[in-house]
Amino acid sequence: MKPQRHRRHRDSPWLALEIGNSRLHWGLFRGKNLDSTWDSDHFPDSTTQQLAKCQNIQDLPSKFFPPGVSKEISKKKFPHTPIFLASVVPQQTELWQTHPHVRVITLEHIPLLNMYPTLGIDRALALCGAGKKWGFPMLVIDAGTALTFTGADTHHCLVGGAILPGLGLQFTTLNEKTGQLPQIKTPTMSLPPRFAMNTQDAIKSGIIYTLLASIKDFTTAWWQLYPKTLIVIKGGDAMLLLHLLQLQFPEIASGLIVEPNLTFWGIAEIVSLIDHPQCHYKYKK
Ligand SMILES: Nc1ncnc2c1ncn2[C@@H]1O[C@H](COP(=O)(O)OP(=O)(O)O)[C@@H](O)[C@H]1O
Ligand SMILES: CC(C)(COP(=O)(O)O)[C@@H](O)C(=O)NCCC(=O)O
Ligand SMILES: [K+]
Repeated sequence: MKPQRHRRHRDSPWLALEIGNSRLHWGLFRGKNLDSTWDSDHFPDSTTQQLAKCQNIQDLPSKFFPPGVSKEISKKKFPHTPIFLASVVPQQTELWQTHPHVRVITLEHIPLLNMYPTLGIDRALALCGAGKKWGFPMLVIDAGTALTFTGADTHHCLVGGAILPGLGLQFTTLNEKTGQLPQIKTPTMSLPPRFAMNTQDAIKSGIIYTLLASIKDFTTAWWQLYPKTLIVIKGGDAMLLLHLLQLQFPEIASGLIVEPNLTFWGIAEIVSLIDHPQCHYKYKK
């Protein structure tokens, strides 16, 4: 990322864009304040040239923005709005990089120690965002396309984590890789019967009870290392999983906080470090 030529005005608008494996997550900031957030579909490969030709945010297809934001943008309030991008989908990074106002955030910008080179930028940013808000040690659970656990200790040093297929992906994989298992729609807010007597419930039971058990297992292991610390959960399935966890393991659920905007807090932290590079010294290895 090139250093900024002009420091932005304290309250000037900018966009944070997190590209996940299922969808795009947008945050509209004014200065340090997160104004609004929304999700949209991935940009199709066929429209790369369109993206590269965009000189301003208003030139982006309006389908990327919810009506309120679209309206503001169409009033041309946001010329040259920078987009700070964090992506875990390389093809999408390549597309978005062609947009003249996109700045890509990489692990080099992240003020954490001991990171390994292939760590997902979304995991690093969510951990930074959570640590900035609640302090370290911190464990983040991201219930997205994949479900990840990512932890850091008191010294902002990555402890590590784990990656497994997320809730939606587990259902889809069973449907796609077997001859006769149906695709299950998003499960309801109630626990399925444990010992099921039909295929739909058997799939729900298998996936949900093992997912909840793995969350219990990893959080318990974390609390053995770092007793009484906060664990924060985010991602498209966070609310559902936390609700089911409350039913199944209330003592575990009570130690978890849901915060959908963790990655945006992380991006805001990086943007402020870029604006005030002198602050960065305290994070240097
Ligand atoms: N409107 C939605 N569109 C897509 N996925 C959704 C939606 N609401 C909830 N989900 C769940 O969120 C999961 C994806 O989480 P998300 O955090 O958006 O993923 P990613 O950051 O990997 O793109 C899906 O597997 C699905 O189960
Ligand atoms: C684990 C992930 C696929 C999660 O992505 P997501 O499900 O949120 O779209 C992503 O963080 C990633 O590609 N990580 C690289 C490998 C690693 O973190 O070790
Ligand atoms: K993610």
